[in-house]
Amino acid sequence: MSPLWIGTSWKMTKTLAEGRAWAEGLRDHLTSEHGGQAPSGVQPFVIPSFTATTTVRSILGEDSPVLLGVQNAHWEDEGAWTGEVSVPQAKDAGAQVVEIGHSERREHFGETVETTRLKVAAALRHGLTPLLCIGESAEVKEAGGSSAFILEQAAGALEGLSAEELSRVVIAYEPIWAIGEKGRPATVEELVEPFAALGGQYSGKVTGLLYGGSVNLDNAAGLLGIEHVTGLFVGRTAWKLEGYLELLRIAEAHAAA
Ligand SMILES: O=C[C@H](O)COP(=O)(O)O
Repeated sequence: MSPLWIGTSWKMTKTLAEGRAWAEGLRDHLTSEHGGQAPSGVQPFVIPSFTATTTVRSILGEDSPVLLGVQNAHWEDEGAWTGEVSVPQAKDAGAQVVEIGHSERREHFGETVETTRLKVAAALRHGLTPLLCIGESAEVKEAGGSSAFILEQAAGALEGLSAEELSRVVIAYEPIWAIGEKGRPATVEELVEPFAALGGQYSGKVTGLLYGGSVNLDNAAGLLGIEHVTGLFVGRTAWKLEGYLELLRIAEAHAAA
């Protein structure tokens, strides 16, 4: 069985000192509890803000079992794109994963299906794992269109990929209504149908199908039990290291069951 991907984006949080403490704590935990390896059956990943990328890489070390990501990257390799960071630059800073299309970027920064497609292609071109985020609004959900909406978002971003390229993609389904302080945790029942739709299309063809949105220590095990879910993408609960370590324990237990 493929490992369960358990990771966090720090979004726009943490000073360097706070990020350093989190990363050192994770490194030390893996060293003392797992001999420097990942917990059995688990693929940990962390996506700090850009400013902390090289710091986290240097704390974790080059051979860390924890994958390191960035929260966005431009589709061009270089050029006059003030304020942007390219995939080669992210790679140079030690990143292995590029988060693409988070709903916060779609809502506030003009991310579109077209830009997600370009960014997925750029990540793949440079050997990084695209972590494609998709998810519908409360309005779309209330109208009964969740599955069709997320399949369309995914298809648009993944259009034209070969089977080999698709196999290097991770998809995170994050319904907008479940994300962040204003979100409410999704129930397992609400997620069965969207994951059946995603699984029907992508199960076995991509590296992983993750769930994200108000994941906490009480609902994580149940979410991992949903058919086709192969990991969790977590915000607030994992920003405190103890929360993240507990999620790793929950995933390890789930993988062993
Ligand atoms: O990137 C993570 C997701 O947006 C989920 O955030 P959250 O766990 O704080 O709801």
